[in-house]
Amino acid sequence: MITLEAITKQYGDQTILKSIDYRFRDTGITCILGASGSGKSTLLNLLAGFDTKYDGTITVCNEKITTMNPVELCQFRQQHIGFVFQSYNLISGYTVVENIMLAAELNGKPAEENLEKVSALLAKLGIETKAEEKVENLSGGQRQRVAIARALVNDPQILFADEPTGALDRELSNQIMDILKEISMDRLVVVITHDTKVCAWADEVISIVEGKIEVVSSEEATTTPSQAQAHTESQQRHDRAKVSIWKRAVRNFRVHLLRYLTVSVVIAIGISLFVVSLSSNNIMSKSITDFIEKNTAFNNGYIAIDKNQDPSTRLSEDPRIDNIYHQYVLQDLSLAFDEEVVSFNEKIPMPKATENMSYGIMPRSGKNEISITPSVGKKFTNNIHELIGQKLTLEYEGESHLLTISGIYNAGYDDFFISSDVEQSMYKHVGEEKPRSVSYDVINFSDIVSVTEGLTKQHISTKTAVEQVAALENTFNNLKKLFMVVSILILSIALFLSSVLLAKQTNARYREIGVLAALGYNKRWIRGILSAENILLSCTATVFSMGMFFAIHYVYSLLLGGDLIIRISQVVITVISTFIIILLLSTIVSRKLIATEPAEALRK
Ligand SMILES: Nc1ncnc2c1ncn2[C@@H]1O[C@H](COP(=O)(O)OP(=O)(O)OP(=O)(O)O)[C@@H](O)[C@H]1O
Repeated sequence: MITLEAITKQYGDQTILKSIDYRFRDTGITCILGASGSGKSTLLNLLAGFDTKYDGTITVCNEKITTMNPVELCQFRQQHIGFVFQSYNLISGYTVVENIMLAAELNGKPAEENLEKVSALLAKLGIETKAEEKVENLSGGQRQRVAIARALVNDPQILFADEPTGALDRELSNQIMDILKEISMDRLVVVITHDTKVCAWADEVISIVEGKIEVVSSEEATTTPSQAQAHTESQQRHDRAKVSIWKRAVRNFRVHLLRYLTVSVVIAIGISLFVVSLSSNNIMSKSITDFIEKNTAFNNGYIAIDKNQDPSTRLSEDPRIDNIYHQYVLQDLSLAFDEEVVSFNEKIPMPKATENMSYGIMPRSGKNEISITPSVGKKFTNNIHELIGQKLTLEYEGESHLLTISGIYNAGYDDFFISSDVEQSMYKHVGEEKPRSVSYDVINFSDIVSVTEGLTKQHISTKTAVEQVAALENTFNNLKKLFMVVSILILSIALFLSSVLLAKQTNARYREIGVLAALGYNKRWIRGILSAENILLSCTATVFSMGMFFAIHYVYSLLLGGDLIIRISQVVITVISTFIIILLLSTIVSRKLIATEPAEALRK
């Protein structure tokens, strides 16, 4: 059944097994004894094909496992070998039947047939009432029986049992050995043990001493049942076996639901806050637009013309500036509202941008608007704020201009500003008079500061709202930076925490992966299951992130009354990036898990 030829196994300089030649019996129980560290588990790993780095040849069931590749070894294990471990190595969260079906699934038989087999095995082992129980709710003896049922479900010719009674009391230990004895009637059961009492059930006892196998006792071997035909059939079935990767991934996802949900929530908080920070940029831009609309004169500049210097030419060369015109002192004007008339002997042009508004806004070009001082307003009505939106008439040089009162600004004398196009039209009556000042507009709000600085450098003294604009821009920019830094920090912490949680979860699953490999799952199937789980996690985290984002959006509009301005492109980018981030993170974390050799995975 198992033949070892010149088997030598070394770990570095240490030789554990020294050129062993040995033929195991075909049926019955073989106990392997040996001092701790003598090489019992090392030998088992070689026999099971977990460890392929050794010298010599191992033949099991007439097949040379020494030359098999990892996929062939998995298939070989599924067809010929069953495992019973000291620590049971059942998959927590799965029921008894599910644990056994994990192994049965690979034999390619219909599920109903396998389920019948599982029921029969459970009945034989006396745990049929526990079929739907989660394995973590079972006693030690019951768990070991489940492990035996799982090992037997595919009718292996060889059963390896590593300390199968190590965790059990004497009575349970005896019961388990009775079961193994019965099983060994038509197959080989190799039991690794420290417990010499267990040897009472053995047909053969061997010991590893200084790297060699010594036979302690041996009964005559019975005849070997020929199972060659059965194996060929079983091999064909395994080739047809289709592991339901998604079914298994969904089940695993449910088993590890709490951990997966925790990772999803952590990442959802990080990502959604990051999106909010993106939207803070939009909110800032909207606030600037609102501000510009309310402070219509902030882009206006006023330069007084002294005797020799007229800055108009310099201004007209600057593409950031338009609406440049000379301003003149006007004589004999009047404003009429209802029955009231306020007369002005002269109207001197004044800087517009530096005035503070009490109500409304400064007049806009093309809108036929006027803003007046409170002292003018008081001459029309006591409730001056009611004047906003009402019409008055400006009389000059026999022309009447019907203007809408757009605002009231805070000057302590009689004065007014009118829409720049109306103002320019009035200057046609001025004649040869010298201009008093130049008015200009900066096209873009964001250029106000640089245009003003440029003029100041050229010693041109201009009156603009540059201080307010600079302060506003500074505040907005600092707030944007603050939002961005805080959000990146939150996102980094969320990514770090998710990685830690995922790594912790992954570390807890080494044994599970080792068990799957021992049952015959090859790396491709294991990778498929873990990748499907990663995709499920990514989808959950993405949905949670969106949910969290809309929750923040709702709370924001509830508390602050505004809207978190967010573009559809930003939402799409967030959805895709959340998915990719989690998929990458979980794939990186599970790569090591997949790459670990089964024997090493089982030791963890
Ligand atoms: N992966 C490994 N790398 C290096 N040395 C190893 C490795 N696995 C086992 N060894 C060493 O090989 C020797 C045999 O180990 P093994 O686990 O086979 O002993 P054992 O007889 O099963 O011991 P125990 O009864 O305590 O389980 C020990 O000295 C051990 O430290």
